[in-house]
Amino acid sequence: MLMLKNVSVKLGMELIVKDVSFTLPAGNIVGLIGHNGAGKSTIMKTIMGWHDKAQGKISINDIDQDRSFISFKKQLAYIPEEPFLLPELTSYQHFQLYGQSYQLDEAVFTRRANQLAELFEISDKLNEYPEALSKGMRQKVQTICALLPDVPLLLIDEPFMGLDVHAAHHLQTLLIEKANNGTTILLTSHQLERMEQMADSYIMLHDGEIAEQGAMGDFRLLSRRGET
Ligand SMILES: Nc1ncnc2c1ncn2[C@@H]1O[C@H](COP(=O)(O)OP(=O)(O)OP(=O)(O)O)[C@@H](O)[C@H]1O
Repeated sequence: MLMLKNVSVKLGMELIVKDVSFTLPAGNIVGLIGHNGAGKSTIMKTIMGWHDKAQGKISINDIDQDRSFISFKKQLAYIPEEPFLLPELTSYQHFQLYGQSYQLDEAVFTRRANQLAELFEISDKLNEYPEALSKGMRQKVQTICALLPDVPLLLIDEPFMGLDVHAAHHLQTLLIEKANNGTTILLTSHQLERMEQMADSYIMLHDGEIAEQGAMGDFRLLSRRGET
């Protein structure tokens, strides 16, 4: 469903992502693993179209990123590592913006927005602007935005960082539920234990190249033997 073919990305003068190819099947949770600076966020931002590709192809359900960018973008939602909110919109207005851009039915939108706000304990912050929210609260707003639509692909960069234990637990449960309903999830996390609990498979990056990939069960065996 998500396909990257020979993707390379240059930032400044440097080649950051080097000839990366992988395919993610529908309904799978895939962990993008690697040390700081390995290129995980760069790959996510390139799928989002925030960085240009130097070469290669990216498609979701056969919709090519270069050929029909708007249809391509409707196939995915992204939770970036750093919350990226608009200072002039309240929490609820952010939800509305997402609801509208993914053409969510009004009644479905209202029900989901309120349920998620309650679950993540920010119901009392719906009319606040980002500057009045803590970093964790801003992250919750961003997370809810991405969870609102039913998209085939979710890209999530360090989803648990900055979330309290309850929120992290709820998010993990929600993501597993989404995957069971057919959403493909590509996530990065340095919390390998959580990754091991959630992911079906992993892709390990090293200096912008795929060093290794396989089933999460194999990764567990390798890490127990101290080989990674
Ligand atoms: N806008 C940019 N311009 C130039 N270089 C960049 C830019 N963004 C990232 N880089 C470089 O690209 C490399 C990969 O960064 P990236 O953020 O993709 O790593 P990461 O695997 O997500 O790391 P982390 O685990 O620390 O989040 C790093 O060497 C970084 O310095």
